[in-house]
Amino acid sequence: MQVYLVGGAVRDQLLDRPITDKDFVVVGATVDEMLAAGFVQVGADFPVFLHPTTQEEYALARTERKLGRGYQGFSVHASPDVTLQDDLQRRDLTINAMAIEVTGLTDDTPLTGEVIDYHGGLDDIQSKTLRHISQAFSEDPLRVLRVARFYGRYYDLGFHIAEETITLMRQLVDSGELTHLSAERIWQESSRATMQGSPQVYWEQLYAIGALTEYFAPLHHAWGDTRVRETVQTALYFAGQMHLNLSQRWALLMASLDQSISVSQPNPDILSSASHTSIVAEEKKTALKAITSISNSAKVPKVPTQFASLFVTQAGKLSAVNELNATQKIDLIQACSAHKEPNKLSQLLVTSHVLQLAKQHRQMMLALNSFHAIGIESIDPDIKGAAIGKALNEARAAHLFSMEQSIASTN
Ligand SMILES: Nc1ccn([C@@H]2O[C@H](COP(=O)(O)OP(=O)(O)OP(=O)(O)O)[C@@H](O)[C@H]2O)c(=O)n1
Repeated sequence: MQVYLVGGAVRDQLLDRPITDKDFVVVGATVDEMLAAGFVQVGADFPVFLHPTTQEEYALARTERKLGRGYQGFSVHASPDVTLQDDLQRRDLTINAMAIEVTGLTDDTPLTGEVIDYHGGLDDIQSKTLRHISQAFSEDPLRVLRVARFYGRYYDLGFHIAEETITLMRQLVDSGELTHLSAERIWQESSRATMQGSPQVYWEQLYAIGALTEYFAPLHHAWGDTRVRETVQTALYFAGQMHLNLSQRWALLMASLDQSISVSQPNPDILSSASHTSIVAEEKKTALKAITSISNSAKVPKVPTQFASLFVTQAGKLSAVNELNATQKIDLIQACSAHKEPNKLSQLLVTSHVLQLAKQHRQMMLALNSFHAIGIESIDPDIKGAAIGKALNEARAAHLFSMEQSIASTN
Protein backbone atom coordinates (compact mmCIF):
# COMPACT_ATOMS: atom_id res chain seq x y z
CA MET A 1 0.00 0.00 0.00
CA GLN A 2 1.22 3.53 -0.82
CA VAL A 3 -0.15 6.73 0.64
CA TYR A 4 0.17 10.13 -1.07
CA LEU A 5 -0.57 13.70 -0.09
CA VAL A 6 -2.43 15.15 -3.12
CA GLY A 7 -4.29 18.14 -4.50
CA GLY A 8 -4.55 21.48 -2.76
CA ALA A 9 -2.04 20.76 0.01
CA VAL A 10 0.76 20.00 -2.47
CA ARG A 11 -0.16 23.03 -4.58
CA ASP A 12 -0.24 25.39 -1.61
CA GLN A 13 2.99 24.02 -0.20
CA LEU A 14 4.70 24.79 -3.54
CA LEU A 15 3.13 28.25 -3.59
CA ASP A 16 4.22 28.87 -0.01
CA ARG A 17 0.65 29.47 1.01
CA PRO A 18 -1.03 28.26 4.22
CA ILE A 19 -2.33 24.69 3.95
CA THR A 20 -5.91 24.55 5.17
CA ASP A 21 -6.67 20.87 4.74
CA LYS A 22 -4.80 17.80 3.62
CA ASP A 23 -6.19 15.17 1.26
CA PHE A 24 -4.55 11.78 0.80
CA VAL A 25 -4.85 9.07 -1.82
CA VAL A 26 -4.28 5.45 -0.84
CA VAL A 27 -3.11 3.06 -3.57
CA GLY A 28 -3.29 -0.74 -3.28
CA ALA A 29 -5.72 -0.93 -0.35
CA THR A 30 -9.27 -2.20 0.11
CA VAL A 31 -12.22 -0.77 2.02
CA ASP A 32 -11.85 -3.55 4.62
CA GLU A 33 -8.19 -2.72 5.20
CA MET A 34 -9.06 0.94 5.79
CA LEU A 35 -11.83 0.02 8.24
CA ALA A 36 -9.52 -2.40 10.04
CA ALA A 37 -6.99 0.43 10.45
CA GLY A 38 -9.66 2.43 12.33
CA PHE A 39 -10.65 4.78 9.48
CA VAL A 40 -14.28 5.86 9.26
CA GLN A 41 -15.94 5.70 5.86
CA VAL A 42 -17.80 8.86 4.80
CA GLY A 43 -20.06 9.22 1.78
CA ALA A 44 -21.84 6.25 0.33
CA ASP A 45 -20.71 6.78 -3.28
CA PHE A 46 -16.98 7.34 -2.93
CA PRO A 47 -14.48 5.25 -0.97
CA VAL A 48 -13.40 8.18 1.21
CA PHE A 49 -12.40 7.78 4.85
CA LEU A 50 -11.58 10.01 7.79
CA HIS A 51 -8.40 9.42 9.76
CA PRO A 52 -9.36 8.23 13.28
CA THR A 53 -7.49 11.05 15.04
CA THR A 54 -6.58 13.85 12.57
CA GLN A 55 -9.96 13.63 10.74
CA GLU A 56 -8.10 14.24 7.47
CA GLU A 57 -9.49 12.70 4.28
CA TYR A 58 -8.00 9.53 2.84
CA ALA A 59 -9.54 8.30 -0.42
CA LEU A 60 -8.86 5.04 -2.21
CA ALA A 61 -7.39 5.73 -5.64
CA ARG A 62 -10.30 5.83 -8.07
CA THR A 63 -11.30 6.53 -11.61
CA GLU A 64 -14.57 8.18 -12.55
CA ARG A 65 -16.63 8.16 -15.67
CA LYS A 66 -19.53 10.40 -16.37
CA LEU A 67 -22.78 8.78 -17.39
CA GLY A 68 -25.36 11.57 -17.20
CA ARG A 69 -25.61 15.33 -17.08
CA GLY A 70 -24.65 17.64 -14.24
CA TYR A 71 -23.21 16.11 -11.12
CA GLN A 72 -25.36 12.98 -11.14
CA GLY A 73 -24.51 9.91 -13.06
CA PHE A 74 -20.88 9.22 -12.19
CA SER A 75 -19.57 5.70 -12.32
CA VAL A 76 -16.79 5.36 -9.75
CA HIS A 77 -14.23 2.60 -9.93
CA ALA A 78 -12.00 2.05 -6.90
CA SER A 79 -9.91 -1.06 -6.44
CA PRO A 80 -6.35 -1.91 -5.36
CA ASP A 81 -5.23 -1.95 -9.02
CA VAL A 82 -6.10 1.72 -9.68
CA THR A 83 -2.80 3.60 -9.82
CA LEU A 84 -1.88 7.05 -8.57
CA GLN A 85 -1.54 8.14 -12.20
CA ASP A 86 -5.11 6.97 -12.95
CA ASP A 87 -6.39 8.92 -9.97
CA LEU A 88 -4.57 12.14 -10.81
CA GLN A 89 -5.69 11.97 -14.43
CA ARG A 90 -9.37 12.61 -13.52
CA ARG A 91 -8.63 15.88 -11.68
CA ASP A 92 -9.33 19.43 -12.81
CA LEU A 93 -6.12 21.47 -13.05
CA THR A 94 -2.48 20.52 -13.51
CA ILE A 95 -1.51 22.39 -10.33
CA ASN A 96 -4.13 20.36 -8.42
CA ALA A 97 -2.86 17.01 -9.71
CA MET A 98 0.50 16.58 -8.01
CA ALA A 99 1.36 14.19 -5.20
CA ILE A 100 4.00 13.60 -2.53
CA GLU A 101 4.38 10.09 -1.11
CA VAL A 102 4.14 9.87 2.68
CA THR A 103 5.24 7.18 5.12
CA GLY A 104 1.88 5.47 5.63
CA LEU A 105 -1.69 5.62 6.89
CA THR A 106 -0.72 6.71 10.38
CA ASP A 107 2.36 8.82 9.63
CA ASP A 108 2.17 11.56 6.98
CA THR A 109 5.88 12.41 7.01
CA PRO A 110 7.02 12.68 3.36
CA LEU A 111 9.17 9.76 2.25
CA THR A 112 11.52 11.72 -0.01
CA GLY A 113 9.67 15.00 -0.50
CA GLU A 114 9.84 14.48 -4.28
CA VAL A 115 6.81 15.91 -6.10
CA ILE A 116 5.13 13.42 -8.44
CA ASP A 117 3.88 15.39 -11.41
CA TYR A 118 2.46 13.66 -14.52
CA HIS A 119 0.74 16.69 -16.05
CA GLY A 120 3.19 19.57 -15.92
CA GLY A 121 1.87 21.05 -12.67
CA LEU A 122 5.34 22.18 -11.58
CA ASP A 123 5.85 24.07 -14.85
CA ASP A 124 2.42 25.65 -14.44
CA ILE A 125 3.27 26.71 -10.88
CA GLN A 126 6.40 28.30 -12.32
CA SER A 127 4.57 30.06 -15.14
CA LYS A 128 1.60 30.86 -12.86
CA THR A 129 -0.91 29.16 -15.12
CA LEU A 130 -4.28 27.60 -14.34
CA ARG A 131 -4.56 24.87 -16.98
CA HIS A 132 -6.95 21.94 -17.28
CA ILE A 133 -5.48 18.47 -17.55
CA SER A 134 -7.69 16.91 -20.21
CA GLN A 135 -11.18 16.89 -21.71
CA ALA A 136 -12.23 15.08 -18.51
CA PHE A 137 -12.37 18.60 -17.04
CA SER A 138 -15.84 18.86 -18.61
CA GLU A 139 -17.15 15.96 -16.56
CA ASP A 140 -17.80 18.31 -13.65
CA PRO A 141 -19.10 21.70 -14.89
CA LEU A 142 -18.63 23.16 -11.41
CA ARG A 143 -14.96 23.31 -12.39
CA VAL A 144 -15.78 26.42 -14.45
CA LEU A 145 -16.56 28.18 -11.17
CA ARG A 146 -13.64 26.55 -9.37
CA VAL A 147 -11.16 27.86 -11.93
CA ALA A 148 -12.61 31.37 -11.59
CA ARG A 149 -12.32 31.02 -7.80
CA PHE A 150 -8.69 29.85 -7.99
CA TYR A 151 -7.98 32.69 -10.40
CA GLY A 152 -9.28 35.15 -7.78
CA ARG A 153 -7.35 33.45 -5.02
CA TYR A 154 -4.00 33.50 -6.83
CA TYR A 155 -4.56 36.71 -8.75
CA ASP A 156 -2.21 38.69 -6.51
CA LEU A 157 0.50 36.10 -7.18
CA GLY A 158 0.20 36.90 -10.91
CA PHE A 159 -1.69 33.78 -12.03
CA HIS A 160 -3.66 33.67 -15.27
CA ILE A 161 -5.95 31.11 -16.94
CA ALA A 162 -4.52 29.32 -19.98
CA GLU A 163 -6.23 30.31 -23.25
CA GLU A 164 -7.22 26.71 -24.00
CA THR A 165 -8.82 26.42 -20.55
CA ILE A 166 -10.83 29.60 -21.08
CA THR A 167 -12.00 28.17 -24.40
CA LEU A 168 -13.11 24.96 -22.70
CA MET A 169 -14.86 26.91 -19.92
CA ARG A 170 -16.73 28.91 -22.57
CA GLN A 171 -17.73 25.73 -24.40
CA LEU A 172 -19.09 24.26 -21.17
CA VAL A 173 -21.11 27.41 -20.53
CA ASP A 174 -22.42 27.48 -24.11
CA SER A 175 -23.41 23.82 -23.99
CA GLY A 176 -25.76 24.57 -21.08
CA GLU A 177 -23.99 22.10 -18.76
CA LEU A 178 -23.97 24.61 -15.89
CA THR A 179 -27.74 24.51 -15.73
CA HIS A 180 -27.53 20.99 -14.31
CA LEU A 181 -25.53 22.03 -11.28
CA SER A 182 -27.26 22.30 -7.96
CA ALA A 183 -27.89 25.82 -6.70
CA GLU A 184 -26.24 24.88 -3.38
CA ARG A 185 -22.94 24.12 -5.12
CA ILE A 186 -23.16 27.35 -7.09
CA TRP A 187 -23.60 29.37 -3.91
CA GLN A 188 -20.87 27.43 -2.09
CA GLU A 189 -18.32 28.31 -4.78
CA SER A 190 -19.61 31.85 -5.23
CA SER A 191 -19.66 32.75 -1.54
CA ARG A 192 -16.16 31.32 -1.03
CA ALA A 193 -14.89 33.29 -4.02
CA THR A 194 -16.64 36.45 -2.82
CA MET A 195 -14.82 36.23 0.51
CA GLN A 196 -11.39 36.07 -1.12
CA GLY A 197 -8.94 38.97 -1.16
CA SER A 198 -9.83 39.90 -4.76
CA PRO A 199 -13.54 39.04 -5.03
CA GLN A 200 -14.03 41.02 -8.24
CA VAL A 201 -11.82 38.58 -10.21
CA TYR A 202 -14.23 35.65 -9.89
CA TRP A 203 -17.29 37.66 -10.95
CA GLU A 204 -15.44 39.41 -13.75
CA GLN A 205 -14.18 36.12 -15.17
CA LEU A 206 -17.58 34.46 -15.01
CA TYR A 207 -19.17 37.48 -16.68
CA ALA A 208 -16.54 37.42 -19.43
CA ILE A 209 -17.39 33.83 -20.41
CA GLY A 210 -21.16 34.26 -20.10
CA ALA A 211 -21.41 32.05 -17.02
CA LEU A 212 -23.68 34.42 -15.09
CA THR A 213 -26.61 34.07 -17.47
CA GLU A 214 -28.21 31.12 -15.69
CA TYR A 215 -28.08 31.64 -11.93
CA PHE A 216 -27.31 35.37 -11.87
CA ALA A 217 -29.19 36.52 -14.98
CA PRO A 218 -30.16 40.02 -13.73
CA LEU A 219 -26.53 40.65 -12.78
CA HIS A 220 -25.34 39.58 -16.23
CA HIS A 221 -27.87 41.93 -17.75
CA ALA A 222 -26.91 44.87 -15.49
CA TRP A 223 -23.21 44.38 -16.24
CA GLY A 224 -23.90 45.00 -19.92
CA ASP A 225 -23.54 48.63 -18.81
CA THR A 226 -19.79 49.23 -18.52
CA ARG A 227 -20.23 51.96 -15.92
CA VAL A 228 -22.12 49.62 -13.59
CA ARG A 229 -19.72 46.74 -14.15
CA GLU A 230 -16.56 48.74 -13.61
CA THR A 231 -17.90 50.56 -10.57
CA VAL A 232 -19.10 47.43 -8.83
CA GLN A 233 -15.93 45.50 -9.65
CA THR A 234 -13.90 48.32 -8.15
CA ALA A 235 -16.17 48.36 -5.11
CA LEU A 236 -15.62 44.63 -4.68
CA TYR A 237 -11.88 45.16 -4.95
CA PHE A 238 -12.06 47.73 -2.12
CA ALA A 239 -14.33 45.40 -0.16
CA GLY A 240 -11.60 42.74 -0.33
CA GLN A 241 -8.90 45.19 0.72
CA MET A 242 -11.03 46.42 3.61
CA HIS A 243 -12.14 42.95 4.78
CA LEU A 244 -15.86 43.61 4.44
CA ASN A 245 -18.13 40.74 5.44
CA LEU A 246 -20.12 38.53 3.05
CA SER A 247 -23.37 40.50 3.42
CA GLN A 248 -21.60 43.77 2.63
CA ARG A 249 -19.88 42.29 -0.43
CA TRP A 250 -23.15 40.77 -1.59
CA ALA A 251 -24.89 44.13 -1.17
CA LEU A 252 -22.25 45.79 -3.37
CA LEU A 253 -22.73 43.15 -6.05
CA MET A 254 -26.50 43.54 -5.85
CA ALA A 255 -26.15 47.34 -6.08
CA SER A 256 -25.42 46.60 -9.76
CA LEU A 257 -29.13 45.99 -10.17
CA ASP A 258 -30.03 49.60 -9.42
CA GLN A 259 -28.35 52.17 -11.66
CA SER A 260 -29.60 54.99 -9.47
CA ILE A 261 -27.13 53.87 -6.81
CA SER A 262 -24.35 52.16 -8.78
CA VAL A 263 -23.90 54.95 -11.33
CA SER A 264 -25.47 58.22 -10.13
CA GLN A 265 -23.62 60.45 -7.72
CA PRO A 266 -25.23 61.16 -4.35
CA ASN A 267 -27.45 64.15 -4.90
CA PRO A 268 -29.25 65.94 -2.08
CA ASP A 269 -31.99 67.03 -4.50
CA ILE A 270 -32.90 63.39 -5.03
CA LEU A 271 -34.19 63.33 -1.48
CA SER A 272 -36.63 66.14 -2.07
CA SER A 273 -37.58 66.07 -5.77
CA ALA A 274 -40.90 64.27 -6.11
CA SER A 275 -40.57 63.33 -9.80
CA HIS A 276 -37.09 61.92 -9.30
CA THR A 277 -38.25 60.04 -6.22
CA SER A 278 -40.86 58.15 -8.18
CA ILE A 279 -38.38 57.13 -10.90
CA VAL A 280 -35.93 55.98 -8.24
CA ALA A 281 -38.69 54.08 -6.45
CA GLU A 282 -39.53 52.20 -9.69
CA GLU A 283 -35.86 51.26 -10.22
CA LYS A 284 -35.67 50.07 -6.64
CA LYS A 285 -38.71 47.88 -7.00
CA THR A 286 -37.19 46.21 -10.06
CA ALA A 287 -33.83 45.82 -8.28
CA LEU A 288 -35.44 44.26 -5.21
CA LYS A 289 -37.30 41.78 -7.41
CA ALA A 290 -34.03 40.90 -9.14
CA ILE A 291 -32.27 40.37 -5.78
CA THR A 292 -35.02 37.96 -4.77
CA SER A 293 -34.87 36.18 -8.10
CA ILE A 294 -31.08 35.68 -7.81
CA SER A 295 -31.52 34.59 -4.23
CA ASN A 296 -33.98 31.91 -5.36
CA SER A 297 -32.00 30.65 -8.33
CA ALA A 298 -28.62 30.54 -6.55
CA LYS A 299 -29.95 29.64 -3.08
CA VAL A 300 -28.43 32.74 -1.51
CA PRO A 301 -29.06 32.57 2.26
CA LYS A 302 -31.45 34.98 3.99
CA VAL A 303 -28.87 37.11 5.83
CA PRO A 304 -26.95 38.44 2.77
CA THR A 305 -30.18 38.70 0.75
CA GLN A 306 -31.92 40.81 3.39
CA PHE A 307 -28.86 42.97 3.96
CA ALA A 308 -28.53 43.60 0.21
CA SER A 309 -32.21 44.47 -0.10
CA LEU A 310 -31.96 46.90 2.81
CA PHE A 311 -28.85 48.46 1.35
CA VAL A 312 -30.45 48.96 -2.05
CA THR A 313 -33.59 50.39 -0.45
CA GLN A 314 -31.71 52.84 1.77
CA ALA A 315 -28.67 53.58 -0.43
CA GLY A 316 -29.79 57.12 -1.28
CA LYS A 317 -30.06 58.14 2.37
CA LEU A 318 -26.96 56.25 3.47
CA SER A 319 -24.86 58.10 0.89
CA ALA A 320 -26.17 61.54 1.90
CA VAL A 321 -26.44 61.43 5.69
CA ASN A 322 -25.16 65.02 5.92
CA GLU A 323 -28.17 66.17 3.94
CA LEU A 324 -30.80 64.36 5.98
CA ASN A 325 -33.08 66.27 8.30
CA ALA A 326 -33.92 64.99 11.78
CA THR A 327 -37.08 63.19 10.61
CA GLN A 328 -35.24 61.43 7.79
CA LYS A 329 -32.51 60.32 10.18
CA ILE A 330 -35.04 58.83 12.60
CA ASP A 331 -36.76 57.11 9.67
CA LEU A 332 -33.44 55.65 8.58
CA ILE A 333 -32.77 54.34 12.10
CA GLN A 334 -36.15 52.66 12.06
CA ALA A 335 -35.76 51.25 8.53
CA CYS A 336 -32.37 49.72 9.39
CA SER A 337 -33.52 48.45 12.81
CA ALA A 338 -30.49 50.31 14.12
CA HIS A 339 -32.12 50.64 17.54
CA LYS A 340 -31.95 46.84 17.82
CA GLU A 341 -28.79 46.15 15.79
CA PRO A 342 -26.43 49.14 15.84
CA ASN A 343 -23.76 47.06 14.09
CA LYS A 344 -25.93 46.74 11.03
CA LEU A 345 -26.10 50.52 10.62
CA SER A 346 -22.29 50.77 10.75
CA GLN A 347 -22.01 47.99 8.20
CA LEU A 348 -24.48 49.72 5.90
CA LEU A 349 -22.62 53.04 6.18
CA VAL A 350 -19.30 51.35 5.40
CA THR A 351 -20.86 49.57 2.41
CA SER A 352 -22.22 52.87 1.13
CA HIS A 353 -18.85 54.51 1.65
CA VAL A 354 -17.11 51.78 -0.36
CA LEU A 355 -19.58 52.22 -3.22
CA GLN A 356 -19.03 56.02 -3.27
CA LEU A 357 -15.28 55.43 -3.21
CA ALA A 358 -15.58 53.13 -6.22
CA LYS A 359 -17.56 55.74 -8.15
CA GLN A 360 -14.99 58.42 -7.33
CA HIS A 361 -12.20 56.05 -8.27
CA ARG A 362 -13.82 55.31 -11.62
CA GLN A 363 -14.13 59.01 -12.40
CA MET A 364 -10.51 59.61 -11.53
CA MET A 365 -9.34 56.66 -13.63
CA LEU A 366 -11.11 58.19 -16.62
CA ALA A 367 -9.32 61.46 -15.87
CA LEU A 368 -6.00 59.63 -15.64
CA ASN A 369 -6.64 58.01 -19.03
CA SER A 370 -7.26 61.43 -20.56
CA PHE A 371 -4.13 62.74 -18.94
CA HIS A 372 -2.09 59.96 -20.58
CA ALA A 373 -3.97 60.17 -23.89
CA ILE A 374 -2.94 63.78 -24.57
CA GLY A 375 0.76 64.38 -25.00
CA ILE A 376 2.84 67.20 -26.41
CA GLU A 377 2.20 65.99 -29.97
CA SER A 378 -1.51 66.73 -29.54
CA ILE A 379 -1.11 70.48 -29.11
CA ASP A 380 -0.35 73.29 -31.50
CA PRO A 381 3.45 73.30 -32.22
CA ASP A 382 3.40 77.10 -32.20
CA ILE A 383 2.64 77.15 -28.47
CA LYS A 384 5.90 77.66 -26.61
CA GLY A 385 7.29 77.89 -23.09
CA ALA A 386 5.08 78.09 -20.02
CA ALA A 387 1.91 78.11 -22.18
CA ILE A 388 2.56 74.48 -23.14
CA GLY A 389 1.53 73.13 -19.72
CA LYS A 390 -1.66 75.16 -19.72
CA ALA A 391 -2.56 74.06 -23.28
CA LEU A 392 -1.87 70.42 -22.43
CA ASN A 393 -4.15 70.45 -19.41
CA GLU A 394 -6.89 72.25 -21.33
CA ALA A 395 -6.68 69.60 -24.07
CA ARG A 396 -6.75 66.85 -21.43
CA ALA A 397 -9.83 68.37 -19.79
CA ALA A 398 -11.55 68.61 -23.19
CA HIS A 399 -10.65 64.99 -23.90
CA LEU A 400 -12.04 63.91 -20.52
CA PHE A 401 -15.23 65.90 -21.07
CA SER A 402 -15.86 64.24 -24.43
CA MET A 403 -15.07 60.77 -22.98
CA GLU A 404 -17.61 61.35 -20.21
CA GLN A 405 -20.19 62.50 -22.74
CA SER A 406 -19.66 59.52 -25.02
CA ILE A 407 -19.81 57.00 -22.12
CA ALA A 408 -23.03 58.59 -20.90
CA SER A 409 -24.58 58.36 -24.37
CA THR A 410 -23.49 54.79 -25.21
CA ASN A 411 -24.95 53.29 -22.04
N1 LIG B 1 -14.60 19.47 -8.95
C1 LIG B 1 -13.43 19.03 -8.50
C2 LIG B 1 -13.15 19.09 -7.13
C3 LIG B 1 -11.93 18.61 -6.69
N2 LIG B 1 -11.02 18.11 -7.56
C4 LIG B 1 -9.72 17.58 -7.10
O1 LIG B 1 -9.79 17.28 -5.70
C5 LIG B 1 -8.82 18.03 -4.97
C6 LIG B 1 -9.38 18.45 -3.63
O2 LIG B 1 -10.56 19.22 -3.82
P1 LIG B 1 -10.96 20.41 -2.88
O3 LIG B 1 -10.65 20.07 -1.46
O4 LIG B 1 -12.33 20.82 -3.24
O5 LIG B 1 -10.04 21.59 -3.40
P2 LIG B 1 -8.59 22.03 -3.04
O6 LIG B 1 -7.76 21.89 -4.28
O7 LIG B 1 -8.08 21.38 -1.81
O8 LIG B 1 -8.81 23.58 -2.87
P3 LIG B 1 -9.27 24.42 -1.62
O9 LIG B 1 -7.99 24.94 -1.07
O10 LIG B 1 -10.12 25.46 -2.23
O11 LIG B 1 -10.01 23.49 -0.70
C7 LIG B 1 -8.45 19.19 -5.89
O12 LIG B 1 -7.16 19.69 -5.64
C8 LIG B 1 -8.54 18.52 -7.25
O13 LIG B 1 -7.41 17.72 -7.48
C9 LIG B 1 -11.32 18.08 -8.91
O14 LIG B 1 -10.49 17.67 -9.70
N3 LIG B 1 -12.52 18.55 -9.36
